Amino acid sequence: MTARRIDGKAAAAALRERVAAGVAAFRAKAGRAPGLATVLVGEDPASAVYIRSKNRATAEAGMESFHHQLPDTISEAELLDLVGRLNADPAVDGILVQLPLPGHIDASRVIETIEPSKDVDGFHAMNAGRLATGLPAMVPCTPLGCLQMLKDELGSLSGANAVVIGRSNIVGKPMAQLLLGESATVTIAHSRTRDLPDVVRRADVVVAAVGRPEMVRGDWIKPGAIVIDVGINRVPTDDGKGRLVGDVAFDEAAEVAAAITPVPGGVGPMTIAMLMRNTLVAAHRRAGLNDPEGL
Ligand SMILES: NC(=O)C1=CN([C@@H]2O[C@H](COP(=O)(O)OP(=O)(O)OC[C@H]3O[C@@H](n4cnc5c(N)ncnc54)[C@H](OP(=O)(O)O)[C@@H]3O)[C@@H](O)[C@H]2O)C=CC1
Ligand SMILES: Nc1nc(=O)c2c([nH]1)NC[C@@H]1CN(c3ccc(C(=O)N[C@@H](CCC(=O)O)C(=O)O)cc3)C=[N+]21
Repeated sequence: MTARRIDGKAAAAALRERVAAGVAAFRAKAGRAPGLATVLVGEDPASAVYIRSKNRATAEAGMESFHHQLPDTISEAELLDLVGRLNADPAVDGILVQLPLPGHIDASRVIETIEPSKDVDGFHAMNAGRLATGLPAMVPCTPLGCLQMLKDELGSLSGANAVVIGRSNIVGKPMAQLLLGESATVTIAHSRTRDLPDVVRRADVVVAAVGRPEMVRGDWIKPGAIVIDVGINRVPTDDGKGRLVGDVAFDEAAEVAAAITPVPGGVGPMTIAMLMRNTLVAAHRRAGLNDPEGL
């Protein structure tokens, strides 16, 4: 391996410390703690793990967490009603409804019901539009974490050729917007892209957000590129426990790239740290305070 291994866990721990300091300052000014409400519908074990680590991180940062666990038989109307109550609750600065939702619930209706100022996931159309037009927005946590790691590696992204693989509303599209905002030359690839390996070979920066285990091979990577692997894929192992792999064949890519994020220990921990950051930012904006600095 010649590439630097980008330590997402360490970057996340450092960010969470800065957030905790910001929380202490907010409490002194506002006389209350920032609050994050999480909503989990059903009992998907992977979702339950993420929600638990989010709630642990919230407490460690000195924020309040309010968790709502709902059965997967809940109706859409009941879920919308809960979101409405969280919107109205002054102790709640951030609302996160864990995705995916069961098939009988229209996720986009739920997302559009969240008060945009409390939308710490940055999924509401108001926030997506504000990001796209360069207005202050709540920005999705995963792309924000990826951007932070890229800036830590490269300093400036101006003029860099960036290829984002994946065009979802929660990762690919906002990632592309953030890169464009940093003046990168951005290509968004997806399942209909022709000659994907060739497209990726031109990239100084690759962000893979596909959901296909180890799809991106080492010989797709331009020597010296920076590779950010968003994919979280559980693959079977002989002992039956399974293991997590990304969307990039790590060992191959690490022979060619200048730097690469591992899975686990890369983008995932940064996503959670950025959720803490977004909750603190939402609390400031809702309290009429200037955004916290140095985050
Ligand atoms: N680390 C973290 O914090 C997070 C990790 N993830 C992980 O990131 C990955 C992507 O998540 P998400 O964006 O929600 O996934 P989606 O399934 O919503 O989107 C996947 C995207 O990949 C594209 N795609 C699928 N197959 C191919 C292919 N063969 N070649 C090129 N593009 C392809 C799809 O194209 P098309 O639009 O044409 O169908 C789509 O745009 C998943 O592994 C997920 O688990 C997600 C969120 C947070
Ligand atoms: N409303 C909503 N917002 C989200 O941000 C959201 C969501 N729904 N649904 C699911 C995806 C996925 N996601 C992850 C967060 C952390 C890790 C993470 O910390 N992963 C660890 C490993 C964890 C493990 O071992 O399973 C790591 O990569 O090191 C992974 C994935 C947030 N998501």
